[in-house]
Amino acid sequence: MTFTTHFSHCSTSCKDNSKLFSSSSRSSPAIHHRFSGSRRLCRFRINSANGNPLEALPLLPISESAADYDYDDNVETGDSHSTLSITVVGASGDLAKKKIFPALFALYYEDWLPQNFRVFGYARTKMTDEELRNMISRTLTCRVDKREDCEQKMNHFLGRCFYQAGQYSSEEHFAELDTKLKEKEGGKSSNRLFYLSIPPNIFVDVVRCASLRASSATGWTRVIVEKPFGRDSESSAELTKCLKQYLTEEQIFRIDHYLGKELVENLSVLRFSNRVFEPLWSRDYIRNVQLIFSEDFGTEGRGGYFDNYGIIRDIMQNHLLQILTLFAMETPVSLDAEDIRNEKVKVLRSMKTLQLEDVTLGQYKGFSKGGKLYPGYTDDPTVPKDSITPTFAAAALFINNARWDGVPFLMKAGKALHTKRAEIRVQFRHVPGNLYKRNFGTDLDKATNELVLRVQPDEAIYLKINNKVPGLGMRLDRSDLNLLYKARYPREIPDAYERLLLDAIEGERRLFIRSDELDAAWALFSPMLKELEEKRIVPELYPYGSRGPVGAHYLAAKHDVRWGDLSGDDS
Ligand SMILES: NC(=O)C1=CN([C@@H]2O[C@H](COP(=O)(O)OP(=O)(O)OC[C@H]3O[C@@H](n4cnc5c(N)ncnc54)[C@H](OP(=O)(O)O)[C@@H]3O)[C@@H](O)[C@H]2O)C=CC1
Ligand SMILES: O=C1O[C@H](COP(=O)(O)O)[C@@H](O)[C@H](O)[C@H]1O
Repeated sequence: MTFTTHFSHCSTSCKDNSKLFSSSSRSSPAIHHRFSGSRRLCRFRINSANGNPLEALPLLPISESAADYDYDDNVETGDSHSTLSITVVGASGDLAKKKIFPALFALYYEDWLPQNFRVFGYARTKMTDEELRNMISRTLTCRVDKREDCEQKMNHFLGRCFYQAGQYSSEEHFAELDTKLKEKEGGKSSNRLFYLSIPPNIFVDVVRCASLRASSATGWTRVIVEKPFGRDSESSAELTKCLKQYLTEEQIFRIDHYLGKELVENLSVLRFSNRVFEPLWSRDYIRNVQLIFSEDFGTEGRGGYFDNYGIIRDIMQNHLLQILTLFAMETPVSLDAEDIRNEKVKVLRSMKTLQLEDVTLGQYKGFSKGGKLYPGYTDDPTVPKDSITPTFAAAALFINNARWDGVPFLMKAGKALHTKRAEIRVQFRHVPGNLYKRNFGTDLDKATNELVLRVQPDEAIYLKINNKVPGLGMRLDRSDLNLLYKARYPREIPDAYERLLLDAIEGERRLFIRSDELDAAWALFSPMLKELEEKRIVPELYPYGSRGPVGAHYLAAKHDVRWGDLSGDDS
């Protein structure tokens, strides 16, 4: 199997390192508008998402009405010292349309963006500002639980969107972008955020051109980098090295959008603000932890990217591993980004390098149901017919520290399965003794407590307990103590990209991946991935829409585990 080089080698592309992105002016305040009576005040909430204060700027009034803005591509009349320019590089792409522009609009809709913000699209596709607005407008939605001034707000937002076409490796074209940014920034001090929503092979080119030609001279410049961050330890280290020729670590925001999901954010709150859980959070009470991701669709359209990475790199090494570290880390010194990331790194460094015998692989094959044909992975025209890239994997990981010694952390991730779901399952040990053994029957596994954090869909936290069935006699059954978010919090939950974009704007790094964290994550997976590819391990085929290959059951059984999502008594 051959793999394409996935980013340009930096030693050839870093021609001028003298003019790095300006990082002198750090974080502007988190500007969270809130309204007080009829007077619209710009209240600078100087707290970041973790409740910690960020640097403050003076309180500024913002204009009384939205009509104060000139939405015909010009600078608004409201007074403010600084501007925020967000450039989405790769604006014509799938992620930009599907997630980034809608998230920016949602932030604007909820008044989380600063007063003087603008959004710029940059890509090779030729488009006018108006064409970009038309494209974006197709995917914008207002909060279903709010809907106030929806259309007006959409128009206002679209009026703040502009487009610049250009090549990704052309400094000249980035200079043109800079001219456009300056024109719209109207001479004010500017903060600039670049979102690299592009394939990884052009990350370094874009960072080079943007740094040399379009970084802010008067404020901060930050870059959000999308995964994949390399495909193994070496390529990841090389990417980091290249990026750091133009950016400081503080300017790089490596995004893992699972860290922006509500239930993942809640993990630390659940653990560290509830005395009831923390004492149970160890090998003394927990038998195993399961991290499960499944999608009920295949690679559809992304086969070209996916075939070079596979499910382990696409989901396990990042999304599931990030959840694992948050789940398993010790109490951080504080909620500051560095304190949390230090704890996460400690977990990663305490983990046993993944072994091939602790991994099982699958690939989906075509399946026909009810007269409909569901294509197999290799039926995707962008995938080689003889591809052995796994679309499913299960793995057993271990943390060799005092808290977790011997507890299997099982991961399972797959595409084209029977359901779309992401969850964390914590299976507790059996009750010692045999007081109710007769009522449980012989299968004690079925009677253990299980805490489930359902990340998506339908966010929920539920605890499976044994309970007496009401009535005479003594019959036990399994019931759930259930915190169903939509019942308890009847409001729309923000998309992960909203939270992460806001954090990047605020300079809050807690939910972004630090470079040493990335190195440690790759160190766990790289030797196994290398061996897998060298030995050309062939994945077990499973039908599209099924529950995945049986190999996953054998792997779990080897560690005395039963997958909780297949138990049949789920809520
Ligand atoms: N889509 C998703 O659901 C997710 C994507 N990601 C990551 O986000 C990034 C963007 O993803 P996505 O939007 O799907 O990517 P796309 O393939 O849609 O690419 C984005 C844009 O980049 C340009 N482009 C595409 N291929 C090339 C190429 N070979 N050389 C130069 N430019 C190219 C195109 O713009 P133009 O031709 O106009 O220049 C395209 O519109 C990737 O790093 C991806 O891994 C991460 C999580 C989920
Ligand atoms: O990063 C990725 O995530 C998506 C799944 O994200 P979700 O928020 O919809 O659960 C996955 O489809 C994609 O393959 C992967 O690159």
